Amino acid sequence: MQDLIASSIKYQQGTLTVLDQYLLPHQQHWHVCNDVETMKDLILTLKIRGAPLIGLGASLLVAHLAEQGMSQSALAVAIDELEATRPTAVNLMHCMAKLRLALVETDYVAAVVSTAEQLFKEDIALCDSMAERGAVLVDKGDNILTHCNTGALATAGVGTALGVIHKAQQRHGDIHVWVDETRPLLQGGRLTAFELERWQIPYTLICDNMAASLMAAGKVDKIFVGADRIAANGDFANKVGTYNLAVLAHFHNIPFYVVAPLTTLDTQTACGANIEIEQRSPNEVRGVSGSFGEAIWAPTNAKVHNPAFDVTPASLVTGWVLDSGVYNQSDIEQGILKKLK
Ligand SMILES: CSC[C@@H](O)[C@@H](O)C(=O)COP(=O)(O)O
Repeated sequence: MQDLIASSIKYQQGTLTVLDQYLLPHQQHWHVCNDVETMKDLILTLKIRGAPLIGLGASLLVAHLAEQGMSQSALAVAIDELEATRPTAVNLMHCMAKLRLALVETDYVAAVVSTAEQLFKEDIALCDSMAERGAVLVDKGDNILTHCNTGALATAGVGTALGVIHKAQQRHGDIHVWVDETRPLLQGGRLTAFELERWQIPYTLICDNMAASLMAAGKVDKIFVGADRIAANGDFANKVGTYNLAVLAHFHNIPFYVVAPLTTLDTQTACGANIEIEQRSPNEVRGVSGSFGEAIWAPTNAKVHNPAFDVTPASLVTGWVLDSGVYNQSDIEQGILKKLK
């Protein structure tokens, strides 16, 4: 396989390495990943994360294993196991479905390798298209609120919602970003803050429960978020807390945009209620952990509800920024998403 390099994943001279997003921003540690168990663990512990990147990481590993001589039947098992690691983000399923098709080719090694390479390069191009289309919606001087991490760390390219912000800053300058810290796993506080700092885009970090009063004070002009799965009717799943923002944006009359590539569309799923939501460990809510160690502040056995994602209904979305265009409520009602995939 050819060398493929992104912010948080690299395939170089036959070695796959993954930047540990759990340890960022204070430690930059790259894991070598040569086997399915390691990749499963990296995905389950969110060391590799973000809807597009999970699919690409799993694909590069499968291609690497094919090149190393793994049999077709063992590769099929690997694909199934990797696909089962995170149930909400559909990009992983999209990538694994493409690899399954490649696996039945006579020269399956070449087919699997070229599929993984194409998926990686396609993601870079999709990010560029979303950034171009979304940046048009941003005005000079805008205060933009975002949730979770949707930047270069989460994709092979510049990102989805954060890619739009990056492009808008390059184009107009004078953008300021309100960064939701994104409890429980702090992807905003740890990763989005890190990326905005690296890109020298002015930002202010807030706790998730501070967004409402900022909106009421007129300090949020637009909201851009990513998605892990968009259903046929435009409902979408994204990091838990996104739905709160959509309701608040609706109340305060603030434009609310979701940014995602074609690979995030799931037109087989009719509506958001049918999207499986991943439930995660109670300790993520009982306390916090990271490069700084682990602290549990709740009673050790406190009962916990910890869905990793929530579903935002289409009725609360101002625009769907996809790589192919920006779509509004009327486009969605006319079934545009089904025509795109
Ligand atoms: C390009 S990223 C889109 C989504 O994957 C992102 O918003 C998100 O919710 C990530 O969740 P995570 O659990 O950190 O993988």
